Amino acid sequence: MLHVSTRGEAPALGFSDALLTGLARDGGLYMPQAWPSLTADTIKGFAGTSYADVAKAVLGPLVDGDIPATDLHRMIDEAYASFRHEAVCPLTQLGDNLFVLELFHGPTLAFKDVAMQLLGRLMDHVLKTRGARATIVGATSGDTGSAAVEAFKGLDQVDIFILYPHGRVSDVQRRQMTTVASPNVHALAVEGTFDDCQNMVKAMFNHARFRDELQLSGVNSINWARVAAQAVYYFTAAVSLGSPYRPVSFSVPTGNFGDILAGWVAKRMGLPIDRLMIGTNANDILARTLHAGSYEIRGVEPTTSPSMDIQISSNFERLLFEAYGRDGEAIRRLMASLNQSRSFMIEAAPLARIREEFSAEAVNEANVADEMARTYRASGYVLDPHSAVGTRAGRGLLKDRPEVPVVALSTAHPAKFPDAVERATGIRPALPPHMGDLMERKESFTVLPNDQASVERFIRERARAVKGVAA
Ligand SMILES: Cc1ncc(COP(=O)(O)O)c(C=O)c1O
Ligand SMILES: N[C@@H](CCOP(=O)(O)O)C(=O)O
Repeated sequence: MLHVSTRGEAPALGFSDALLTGLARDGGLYMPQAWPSLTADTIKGFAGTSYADVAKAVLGPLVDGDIPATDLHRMIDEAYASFRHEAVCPLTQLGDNLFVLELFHGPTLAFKDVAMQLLGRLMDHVLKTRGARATIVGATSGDTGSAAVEAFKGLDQVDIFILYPHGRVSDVQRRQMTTVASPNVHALAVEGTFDDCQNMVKAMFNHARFRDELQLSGVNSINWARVAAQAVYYFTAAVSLGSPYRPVSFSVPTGNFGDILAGWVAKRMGLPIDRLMIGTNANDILARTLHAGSYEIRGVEPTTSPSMDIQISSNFERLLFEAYGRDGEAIRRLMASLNQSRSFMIEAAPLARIREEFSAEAVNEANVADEMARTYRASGYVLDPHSAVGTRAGRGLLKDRPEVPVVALSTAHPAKFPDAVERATGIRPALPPHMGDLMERKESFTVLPNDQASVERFIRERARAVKGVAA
């Protein structure tokens, strides 16, 4: 299976090459050339099967033999053995037809672990097989960075540089990135927003000389393998609720659009999903876009769900590519308009296609707090603020179609955001025992200005992949 770029001008690549490449050379994002389809019988057979076995069945046709099945299966088994819950991503009922899919039982307590635990193993495997090295650069609003540091720490083939917005992530998130004493891990606190960090990472990929010198690779959801691995839990959740014979909707707290896109991929592969609800916090660019058809960047507002404080929602480009009938030239036009005027208009036909499958709702800060408080009062269940965006938006879906079960994705453990949770519920959630001493561990990070050249200079000086290459 080849993978094509959303901007239509980069070479098509197999799975392993797309995995190492990250951002396509034309600035676009890789997608499989065609969607493999799982039959209703295959999906039905997932009932009662382990998470790892469902992952093998879903990812097998996407990897399509590019990594030998025995290696892929071993890595999947190892990745999901690192989770603290036997079901890996368990489902809990919160109310009539409202369910919570807990995605935070991995090592860093956020949904990013589900893909990252596998991605780390896949990249290490492909690099070792090729005798190659990589310099990973990533942007984070808190969770991708922690999960990536955990998955890549100590690997010989890789140096990892994580850019996060200085002062805009929670203490737990920051400490998960800054207290890992491993020589290949570098936490960079950039004086800017998450969008600045993400723009810088993309600019590094678009800087051909830097990219080639350092053998850059990416672990953000620009990396197709991240999205592919996240599609698996849509299958496990829907099957527990009666799929493929019963449609299920999903409500997803959304920022960079990777997680909800994974649901859309599951649907393309044959899972009968009814609606996909985009839940945003007060940074509501996607909700505005779905309602008005115009994608307009405004300033980022800090909220209690900082991991979703995003305006430039990277993976939306993948959905636009499909909605525009895989027309790379149309996507280049939209992205050029975004660069020039910080906005673009979606034409009527592609917008209608998007609205056929997606709904969107913005949840303001008062309602996030109310959702955490009301859920705790009604059921004793403690949500983190990101997950509260998901359940609140999910309740909106149920009002329209109460007969269709709604699964709200719970993307982080409440202990990652203890202050907001305590303010809303009076409960201060404790970190699990393996992280009990996190607040006492010694931190190490570098503060850098919001400036491309300074960040590139820092990375070039520290990366081992560049050693021996003429500057
Ligand atoms: C806890 C949490 N919830 C939700 C999101 C939003 O997910 P996505 O960026 O895939 O839309 C993020 C960040 O990615 C996150 O860290
Ligand atoms: N919320 C994310 C932002 C980056 O998203 P990604 O899925 O593209 O890696 C984070 O926690 O860093």
